[in-house]
Amino acid sequence: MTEALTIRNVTLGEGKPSICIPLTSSNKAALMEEVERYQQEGADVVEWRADIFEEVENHTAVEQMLKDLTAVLKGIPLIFTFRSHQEGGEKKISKADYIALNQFVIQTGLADLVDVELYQGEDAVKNLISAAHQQHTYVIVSNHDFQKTPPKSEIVHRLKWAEELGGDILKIAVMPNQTADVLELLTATNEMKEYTTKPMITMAMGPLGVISRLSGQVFGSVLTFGAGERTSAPGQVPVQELRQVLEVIEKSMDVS
Ligand SMILES: O=C1C[C@@](O)(C(=O)O)C[C@@H](O)[C@@H]1O
Repeated sequence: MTEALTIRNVTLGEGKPSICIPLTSSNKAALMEEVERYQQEGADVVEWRADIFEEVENHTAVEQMLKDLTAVLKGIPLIFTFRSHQEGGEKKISKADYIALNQFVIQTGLADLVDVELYQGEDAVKNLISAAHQQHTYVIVSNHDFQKTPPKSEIVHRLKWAEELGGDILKIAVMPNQTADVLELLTATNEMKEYTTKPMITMAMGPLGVISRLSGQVFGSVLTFGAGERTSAPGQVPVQELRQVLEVIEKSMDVS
């Protein structure tokens, strides 16, 4: 059974999934316009996809951007994500630079959550988690497969591994090539609820996977990414429509 996790004014794992809107602009002016809009639209959580930011290699620019974003967000939790190129991100950086960037962001204390990729290696993940916890920052330990859907046992294995390393939230995104792959992801999520109390975020991407972005309340995914100005991964549903569907499901589940 998932234990609910409260971060600022948002509780993950209670009722319908929370909606996270990704910031996908590459420069400061466009990012500021985006964040204003998502704050007004009532995003539950906002993710900054910093791998898309043109100045991401300049730590001072990253810190200033974090300050500017959090000032507008007024308490909406912010996830800092540098998605590596091998897991679907925009920019190639070395593992050392990935670690240094995340360490730097954690030290600023400006992000409520950081996304750390499971496959950066056990030492990197553990060290980043320990630094984050000293700053009271939560860590999403994540994995993405943009080509295929691993078997259910492998999905469960990766989620359990993310928990063993100390992740506060366990996340996996897979690419389905047939409808059975979506069922594989949903079954893995459903089964994991028996093993872990940690909140999970799981999704099948692309058109086939859309249902998995809507059905978190049924199977156990606590947060879903909705498209703002652009999608940050295939299959994301525009936020207004996403919200309506989640509300319909929540209401129907309450009645029964
Ligand atoms: O990990 C994820 C999930 C995601 O890939 C999705 O499929 O919605 C979108 C990314 O921005 C985010 O970092």
